[in-house]
Amino acid sequence: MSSLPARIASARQPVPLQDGLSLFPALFAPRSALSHKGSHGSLAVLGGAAGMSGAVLLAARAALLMGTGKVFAGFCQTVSPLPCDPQHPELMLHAADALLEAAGSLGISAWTAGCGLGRSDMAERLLHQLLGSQPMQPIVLDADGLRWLAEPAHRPFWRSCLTQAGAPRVLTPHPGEAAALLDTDIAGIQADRPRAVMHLAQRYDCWAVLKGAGTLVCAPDGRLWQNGSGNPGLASGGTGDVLAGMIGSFLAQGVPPEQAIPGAVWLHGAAADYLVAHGTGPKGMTASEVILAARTLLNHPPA
Ligand SMILES: NC(=O)C1=CN([C@@H]2O[C@H](COP(=O)(O)OP(=O)(O)OC[C@H]3O[C@@H](n4cnc5c(N)ncnc54)[C@H](O)[C@@H]3O)[C@@H](O)[C@H]2O)[C@@H](O)CC1
Ligand SMILES: Nc1ncnc2c1ncn2[C@@H]1O[C@H](COP(=O)(O)OP(=O)(O)O)[C@@H](O)[C@H]1O
Repeated sequence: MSSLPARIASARQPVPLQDGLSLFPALFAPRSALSHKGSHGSLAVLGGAAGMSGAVLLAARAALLMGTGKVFAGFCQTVSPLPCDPQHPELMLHAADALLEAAGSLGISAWTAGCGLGRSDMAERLLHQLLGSQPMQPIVLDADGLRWLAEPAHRPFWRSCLTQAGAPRVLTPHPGEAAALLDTDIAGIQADRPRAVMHLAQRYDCWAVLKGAGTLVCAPDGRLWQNGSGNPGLASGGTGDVLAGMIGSFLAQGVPPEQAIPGAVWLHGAAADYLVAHGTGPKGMTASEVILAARTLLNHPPA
């Protein structure tokens, strides 16, 4: 990794994320009695190539259960693989092309993109279309979306889309994806995680969430948080898709980024801790169970 600029290198010690209820009041604020579905935002989730449709469903279900007013899912396939989600028919499922085409009329207030997106030409085109159109809504970029961003041939254009954006952009890499984005290897990332996450935030001028035990969050201005919740029960496929949906949900609902992003990270880990405390996992804990526990805590936060 190249050297860090002064404003990043001089960043303070990470703020520990322990007591989510006091740190993230915006997440736990009661709803107005007069609220309606239009009061709680609309999230569009883009990803889900054939064989990974579940990644989009997990992110979209997580967003729904975090309270998003409306949730759309766009699959990177020629038609939606399902007419509706049998577990959550509340979700609106589309082929990604159709969703992007209709986006202007759907009132979308945030995007989560990349979960199971895949590496096809269609995936590349969809991401190009989304980032290149410079939407004025926040975008959370996860999983294969990050792999595309890391491609040397694409990086300059997409990086310019991020750095010139007028709304929050959030990258949520695990160490493998962070290594690709920073031209290093996983060992290089893990050797100095605070430095790596700050570097990501600086290089891409965005919010960066470096996942893994003790997830780190860095704001574009260098503010740093370290998560104190979570456990190895989260080490199973799909939990990252859930986190991407949760962050997208809170941003779609208009929660400020400094509450929405570290707040979602804390709540995601706290949900896993809640499951273990109640006899579910760590072994065999599923991403779907994490969503349900997160909803319980969102409505009944630990005192
Ligand atoms: N139900 C579904 O449809 C699922 C789809 N998924 C999607 O599948 C796509 C590819 O995921 P893959 O798991 O194949 O590939 P990844 O790029 O997620 O992981 C590849 C490798 O990165 C390394 N790595 C990941 N996390 C690490 C950590 N915390 N510390 C150290 N090394 C780490 C590991 O060596 C891992 O095998 C993504 O788009 C993802 O969204 C997955 O989320 C799993 C569930
Ligand atoms: N040992 C662990 N302790 C705490 N959190 C973990 C642990 N292992 C994984 N996680 C969390 O689980 C999630 C895994 O995300 P990711 O690697 O993207 O998985 P996937 O792509 O399968 O969804 C991240 O939020 C990560 O921080």
